[in-house]
Amino acid sequence: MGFKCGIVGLPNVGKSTLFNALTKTAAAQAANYPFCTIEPNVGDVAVPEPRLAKLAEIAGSAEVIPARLQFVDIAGLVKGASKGEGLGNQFLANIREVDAVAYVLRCFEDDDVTHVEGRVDPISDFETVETELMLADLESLEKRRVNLEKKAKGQDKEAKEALVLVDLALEQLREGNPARAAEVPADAMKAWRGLQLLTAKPVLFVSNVDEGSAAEGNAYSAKVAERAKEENAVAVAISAKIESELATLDDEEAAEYLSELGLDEPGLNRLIRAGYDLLGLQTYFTAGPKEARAWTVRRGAKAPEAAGVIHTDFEKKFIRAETISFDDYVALRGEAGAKEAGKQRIEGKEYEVQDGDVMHFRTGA
Ligand SMILES: Nc1ncnc2c1ncn2[C@@H]1O[C@H](COP(=O)(O)OP(=O)(O)OP(=O)(O)O)[C@@H](O)[C@H]1O
Ligand SMILES: [Mg+2]
Repeated sequence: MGFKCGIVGLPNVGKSTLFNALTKTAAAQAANYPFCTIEPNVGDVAVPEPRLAKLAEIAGSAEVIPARLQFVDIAGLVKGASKGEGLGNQFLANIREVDAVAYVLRCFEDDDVTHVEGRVDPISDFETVETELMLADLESLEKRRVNLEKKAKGQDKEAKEALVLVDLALEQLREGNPARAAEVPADAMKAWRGLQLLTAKPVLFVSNVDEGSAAEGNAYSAKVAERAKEENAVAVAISAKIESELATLDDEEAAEYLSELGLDEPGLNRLIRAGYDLLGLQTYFTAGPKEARAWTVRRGAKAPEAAGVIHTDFEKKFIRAETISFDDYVALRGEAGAKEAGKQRIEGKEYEVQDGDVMHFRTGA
């Protein structure tokens, strides 16, 4: 299952630096000039999950396997991108393929690092980037609308339904709002996602602050947080520069550096968790002597769908799930204790998986 979070922003704001820190590699070239990145970099990131170590300790697991999330480092875009400026439309296609967007906003001052607009203003940067995405959505919808309208005049029911959604999006875009501002009926969500609009994707704000502001943020990141709040989005303040240094240290050195900085954990952990939430994901566990493992499933998924994450066959062959909540598992020191206390539940096909469930699936032939 590939859940992808795209890293989007103006050129030279620290996207690749952040990506390298996230993936603990130097896979993406990060350098002090605009349009350093052209081809997107895709990287796999372990989702930090403190509960997993606890489970492994109780189950005596030989191996610990975290859930994973993909981040995509995308080329920077500038004003006019929707009309082909900079790298233009090429990168828009890269954004179309991700499930959620993390806007990286420059919140650090440094005369040595070029800003394409020659000043530091994260809110204006955000608006520049989002405006380009809105223009691209507008253009693609207006083109599609002509076709749909013709089809909808006949008896094409699907075209009629699509037209309603297209108009819903156009109404927002023409008012200068992103498509995600539209109120879409729950039963139309699938078709809505099918429109693949750039500004309909859930967003997250990443304030890239100077090294001295890694713990508390700064005046710029405070403005970003305010803006994020206006749209019920999450903002994470992080110093990509520090995170990239942390990523090269071993655990002990990193812990020391973190305490010097006044941080409890790398900022990346907050970012990864925010991305995970943004994508509407939750975690369930399997735990045994061989391994303790975190699995990712959509919030609201039923037990057979969760089983299908382990093995596609399991979804069809699902019989039942034996489930212990994480808290019970820990309090009763594992499966045997939970069973004895009557805390292991037998759940059927309609069971909605809860975050932190420790599960066994029984499947048929
Ligand atoms: N928090 C920070 N403080 C100071 N300098 C930073 C910070 N984050 C990134 N930089 C510097 O900014 C420059 C640009 O970084 P990077 O290459 O990651 O940008 P980018 O957004 O990927 O650019 P492009 O769109 O051109 O690919 C690098 O020199 C990097 O070291
Ligand atoms: Mg880059």
